[in-house]
Amino acid sequence: MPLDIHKSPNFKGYTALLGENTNPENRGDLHEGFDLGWEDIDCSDGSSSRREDGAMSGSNIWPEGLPGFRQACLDYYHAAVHLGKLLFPLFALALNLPEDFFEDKTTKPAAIMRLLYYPPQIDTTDERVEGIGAHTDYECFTILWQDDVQALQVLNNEGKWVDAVPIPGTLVVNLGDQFARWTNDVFKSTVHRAINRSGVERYSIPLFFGTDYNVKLEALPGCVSDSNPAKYEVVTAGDYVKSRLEATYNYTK
Ligand SMILES: O=C(O)CCC(=O)C(=O)O
Ligand SMILES: [Fe+2]
Repeated sequence: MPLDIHKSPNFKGYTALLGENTNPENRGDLHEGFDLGWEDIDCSDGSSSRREDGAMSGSNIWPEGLPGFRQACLDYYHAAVHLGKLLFPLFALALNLPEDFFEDKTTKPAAIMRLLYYPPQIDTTDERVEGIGAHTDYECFTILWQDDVQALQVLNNEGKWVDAVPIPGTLVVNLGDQFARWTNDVFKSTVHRAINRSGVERYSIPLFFGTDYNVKLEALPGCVSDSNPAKYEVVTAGDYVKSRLEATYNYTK
């Protein structure tokens, strides 16, 4: 299939059932997905969507014969990116940094959005097949819209899975690995998974909001000390996201 995400150099397009494996201990994720990244709304041929993003350069790919699909996706994408930009100053203040600290590091939002479909998973015999296996997200934070079907769970500090119950009119925000690396784990990534045992189909739309891909994820000054030295090797945001995506999709190639 031409839209197959495995054929895309920058991980855009369609993922079939079991076409990705988020938790290496599992056997593939029981969801279908469609991934897209930044694209100006008013460029119908996709030409201005091409951005020089180093490791993740490249444009979106769109299915033919679905009028209104691209517009609807990009309308939501840009609204969610707008919300994400409003959240960065709050994270900066929480880290005792100037409110605009992240502004020059998020000039071309490196946000990936996914449209996800989870079929009902009732009588599964293999416990290593889940809607999406336990994982942390790769970017700074994730803004997740979910429909009213319960499936998402987060791992709490005691190691227990807790339902992230859908609340109408709300979004879930999870912290991801770019922030964990940048803050030397002062902000911890949320471990989560989704298993749809509801008996009906479930849809969700995460938007993973990362920094510009050329930004170096280097422990912030206030987050390292003699007793808490830097834990992570310095890497650019783009290289980091790409390496995680490669691991996820190579498994199912
Ligand atoms: O569908 C969900 O609720 C979670 C999706 C997710 O964790 C992901 O795509 O990284
Ligand atoms: Fe996730």
